Order: sequence, then C-alpha cells, then structure tokens
Amino acid sequence: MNQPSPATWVPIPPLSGFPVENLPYGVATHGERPAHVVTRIGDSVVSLGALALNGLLDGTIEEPAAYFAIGTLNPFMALGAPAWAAVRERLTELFTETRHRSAVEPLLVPLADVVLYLPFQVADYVDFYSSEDHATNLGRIFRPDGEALMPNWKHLPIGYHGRSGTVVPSGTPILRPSGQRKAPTDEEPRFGPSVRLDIEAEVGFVVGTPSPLGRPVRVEEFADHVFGVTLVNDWSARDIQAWEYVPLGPFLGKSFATSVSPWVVPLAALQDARVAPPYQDPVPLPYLQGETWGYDIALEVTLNGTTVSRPPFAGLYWTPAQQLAHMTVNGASLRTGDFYASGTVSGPLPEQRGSLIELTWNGTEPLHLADGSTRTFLVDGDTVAISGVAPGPNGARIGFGEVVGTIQSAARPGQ
Ligand SMILES: O=C(O)/C=C/C(=O)CC(=O)CC(=O)O
Ligand SMILES: [Ca+2]
Ligand SMILES: [Mg+2]
Repeated sequence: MNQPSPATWVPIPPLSGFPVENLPYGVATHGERPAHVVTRIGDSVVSLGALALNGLLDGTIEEPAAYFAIGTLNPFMALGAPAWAAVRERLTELFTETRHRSAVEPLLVPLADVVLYLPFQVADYVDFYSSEDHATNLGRIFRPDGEALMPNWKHLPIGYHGRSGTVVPSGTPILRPSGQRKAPTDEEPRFGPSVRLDIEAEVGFVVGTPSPLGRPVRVEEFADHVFGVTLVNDWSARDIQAWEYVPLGPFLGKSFATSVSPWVVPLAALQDARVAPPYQDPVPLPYLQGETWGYDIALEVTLNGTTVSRPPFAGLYWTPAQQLAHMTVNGASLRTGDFYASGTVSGPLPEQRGSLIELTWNGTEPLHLADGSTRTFLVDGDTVAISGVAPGPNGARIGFGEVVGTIQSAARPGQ
C-alpha cells in the first residue's frame, strides 16, 4: 500500500516507516533550543515540549510540559501505561484531525534539522541470549566438543547484567577496545587492541513502570511495565570474550559500548506485529507460562553499505515477557529506564545470522562487500547499520530507524 496513513494531514513519504500509526518517542535538540521529548511522523519531528507549552497536550497528563520540555523520557515513562495511552491518543488526534492542523503544522521540523540523543537514562542493562539459532551456532563455534545448547538453555532465558553507563546513542564512534587475549595457539596471554571485533544485532526493551523489591513481575504484566522497543548493536570483542568469560560470563569483551537506535517505538504501535510464541519443549516452569507473544520485526544489517544479514526477530525462542518475568522472579525490582536486550537475533538461514562470528563461521568464511573487499571481523573505519521494520495496521510499516556505529582505532595505552 503506497499511502498507509491517509488519515493524517502530515505528508508521509511512500513506504515510510513513520506513519501516524507509529509515533515513536525520542529526545532531540533543534538549533539552540534545549533538548525536548519529540515524536516523528514521516520525515518531520515534533517537540512534545512545544505541543505542551502551546496547551495542545492539556487533558492528557498533569503538567505535560514538566514531562516533555526536558531532555529525557524517564519521568514520562515512570507514569505508567494509562498515561502513555492518553498521550498517544492525543498525538494521533492532533495529526489526523484537520482542525488541529493550523496549530500543529508550524511546530513540525524537518528530521534533517534535529540532533537526536539517547532518549532515556539507562538504569540497569541486561543482555539475554534467546535466539536458538544464535546459541546453537555459538555453541558449535566455542564448544565444538560438547552439546551445542547448554542443558539449562530451554528451561530459562539465559542472560547477564551488562554495563548501563556504556550504552550509547546511534552515531557514537566505537573505539576499538583493548584487553587481554589468548588464542589456543598462544603460550601466554597478551594485551592489545581486539583483533576480533564483532557486532550483535538485537532488539531492546525499555522499562517504564517500576516494580517493588520482592515482587516478581508476571508474564501477563509485560505491557504494564515495558514502554517501548529499540534496536541494539551489542558490540563484542570475541578474542577478549573467549579468554575471560569462563566461568562467570561476558565482562570486558562486551562492556565497552552498546549502541541504541534513537527512536523508542511504543508497544501500542506493535500491536499488529505480535506473533505466536514459539513452540517450547520442554514446557517451561509455571512462572514462565501465561499469555505471551513475540514480535515480527525484520532486521537488516549493513556493513559499509552492503547488506550482510536479515535477522528475523519473530523466531526468538524466549519472548520479551518471559525474559522480564525471569529477570524479576528472584524478587529483583525494576527501575524506570531498565533496559534489556533480546540477545543476538539469528535465523535458521546463513544469511540471517546476527553476528560476524556466525556469518563468517569464526572467521573462516570471509564476507564479500560491494566495494570488492572482504571481511571477517571489523576493521577501523567500518560502519555498521542495523535497521528494522514491523507490520502495522492497514498495511502500514512500523519503522525503527537505524542504529549506526563506525569503528575508530584503539586508544594507545596511557591515552
Ligand atoms: O555462547 C557463547 O559462548 C557466547 C555467546 C554470546 O557471546 C552471545 C551473548 O553474549 C548474548 C547474545 O547476544 O545472544
Ligand atoms: Ca549480546
Ligand atoms: Mg555491550
């Protein structure tokens, strides 16, 4: 469908991922103005701070300017699902009812004229490991002599706590990390810049509503707590990781940078992208059961402009609601801004693998790029972009935009 959103008076380019059915949240500056909460429609950005200051969000939440004429989504996210629904309904009204056009149109700013930031303050950051194809591939590569999947893998969504302070917005340069590594053929460990720098294409979930210590969040409560969805590139230094991570798990090989796309797509925009959860055998324990679903988000990974993978999020084994329930089943509380990533998204086909270690099978099968060069792991100057799109109502496309990063050479020790 060429015109997925005929109801809006805002011009929407054909096939745009930002029709009125999307209305994601971000944080942006425009010229000298301070950072505000914004939304995007077509190729225009609108400050919710400006809408609020003009009285156009009256009747949604108390004092909307206090939540939107600021440079972070956290206070709004903390208000909870009824407030999110009220604001979304009002924004939809403003962009679809022509009587609002004269008031709202002057507030539209071209996307190209704004600078986008990390839209929320990250509280805790968790990274899961929930793609069966990814886990199987990594098991084969890292543990060729054992079972590909660990015995616990189909009983619980495996994850680890990452480093929230190094979650960075799309476009932040990625400095090649240095660390210890020891290849099987090396006699001794050595220190230096990673020579196996990799990507992980993932989908991230942003928690809005907090939960108290001691009260697990049930699978059915997912949509009460999760505000929205982003794309993630969880940069990974495979050589540092391989030497450091047994038995306690990923540490410095994954904590130097995790890039996030600038738009948080509300769960409400993904209603039509829900898919049946995968068949789970063995049946998980009761706290992981309940009404749950996956999301049909088609990812695309480009390396210096060449498409190298199309990972399908729909096939993930554990659903985001099961991940949330697992993360809190021990009584751990949720804070506004908690962020959890799905784990690397890989599909069953070779061209659906979400990391270079899989795409090149541990560096043995180089990728061929459009410029004639080949790659196993990332070299300085490489740019990786991950984009995503999901189905919306009436044939609309719900876009996530993209998360981009370019590799810079390692800082010399002492710098
Ligand atoms: O299986 C391993 O040894 C390693 C797995 C990963 O590096 C993946 C990871 O950290 C989580 C994920 O993104 O799926
Ligand atoms: Ca990861
Ligand atoms: Mg990371």
